[in-house]
Amino acid sequence: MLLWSSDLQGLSLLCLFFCSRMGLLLKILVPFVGLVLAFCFYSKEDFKPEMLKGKRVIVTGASTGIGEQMAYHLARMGAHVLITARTEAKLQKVVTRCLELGAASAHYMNGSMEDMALAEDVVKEAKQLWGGLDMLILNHIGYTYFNYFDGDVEHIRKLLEINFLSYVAMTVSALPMLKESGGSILVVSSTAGKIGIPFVAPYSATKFALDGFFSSLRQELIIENINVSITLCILGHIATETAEKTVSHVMQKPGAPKKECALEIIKSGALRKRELYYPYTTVRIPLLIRDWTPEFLDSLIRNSLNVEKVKRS
Ligand SMILES: NC(=O)C1=CN([C@@H]2O[C@H](COP(=O)(O)OP(=O)(O)OC[C@H]3O[C@@H](n4cnc5c(N)ncnc54)[C@H](OP(=O)(O)O)[C@@H]3O)[C@@H](O)[C@H]2O)C=CC1
Ligand SMILES: CC(C)CCC[C@@H](C)[C@H]1CC[C@H]2[C@@H]3C(=O)C=C4C[C@@H](O)CC[C@]4(C)[C@H]3CC[C@]12C
Repeated sequence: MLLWSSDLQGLSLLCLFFCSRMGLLLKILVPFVGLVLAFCFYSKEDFKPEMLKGKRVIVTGASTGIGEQMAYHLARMGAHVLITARTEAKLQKVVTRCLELGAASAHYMNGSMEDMALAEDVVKEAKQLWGGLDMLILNHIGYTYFNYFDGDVEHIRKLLEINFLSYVAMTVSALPMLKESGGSILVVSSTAGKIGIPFVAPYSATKFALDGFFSSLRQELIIENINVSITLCILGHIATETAEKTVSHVMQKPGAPKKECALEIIKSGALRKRELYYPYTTVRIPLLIRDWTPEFLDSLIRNSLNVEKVKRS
């Protein structure tokens, strides 16, 4: 509450200051805003599906959900795809469909991302298949419950390995090829990787870790003039099979479509954006509120979930 009132005080002082200088404000700010808007409008590069034609792309966690949809979009755009997950039968089906949809080539590698050797082997396979790599899409996650934290530290360790360490291991192995091609890394994260959401403490920890690591690495790549982009994708609730099974009973609205979500992720990577927010308003607005009045956002989130439907163990 204290923080909240000091934020409001600051905001009112700022308003008073600007009002007292309204004349000056109109003369300077209006042309400035005009210039910024014109710059944003004209400098915005449009996405074209041809951007992905012939590109060599790894998609992890692509046997189902958003990853599977990304593989299909890439296939339609004529990319080479190498997909991963644990379930071989599902991967085989996705590869067959990718070839039908027009992929330049489609391959899979199955195994669990608990094993860092697999993470590295997937990248080696791309080198062997294509001699290089243009895009690395890090999307897989291990099993996530939606409930009060049960005190299981081992679960957090395992989830950190799957959701975080394997992402780092793949990035380390892929960087030499990505530097050569001027490629991109796409990291799929979540609102729960930016804001404290109840009932997903272990998962949330792994997604916050991704933000810390990849936002720091992005800065280093820019300082060193290395032409590899990193896009952090902040997603809200998406209607995948797993998400519907896990949270449909506590959510007041249905999730956003996975096919559209998958396309937005690919576009943001191709356009080398810093971050993607999807669906835009349901993710971006809470992030803006978080920075001004975090307590208010916390209470909004608690009220937006049917918490009485979450069973205490
Ligand atoms: N759905 C949602 O509401 C939201 C999702 N996201 C993010 O989007 C991404 C995709 O989510 P979504 O499509 O819902 O996930 P799904 O549960 O549909 O898919 C997860 C994928 O990861 C694979 N996987 C699971 N465990 C492992 C493992 N140990 N090693 C390797 N692969 C594994 C699964 O295949 P298999 O079981 O065969 O291994 C599957 O292909 C995730 O990063 C998630 O955090 C973010 C916000 C919201
Ligand atoms: C401003 C607020 C109203 C926003 C609240 C949105 C919350 C409830 C949304 C935002 C991100 C969502 C989770 C997510 O990222 C990924 C998964 C993995 C999946 O396997 C099971 C579902 C789960 C846990 C989602 C559950 C619902 C979450 C917490």
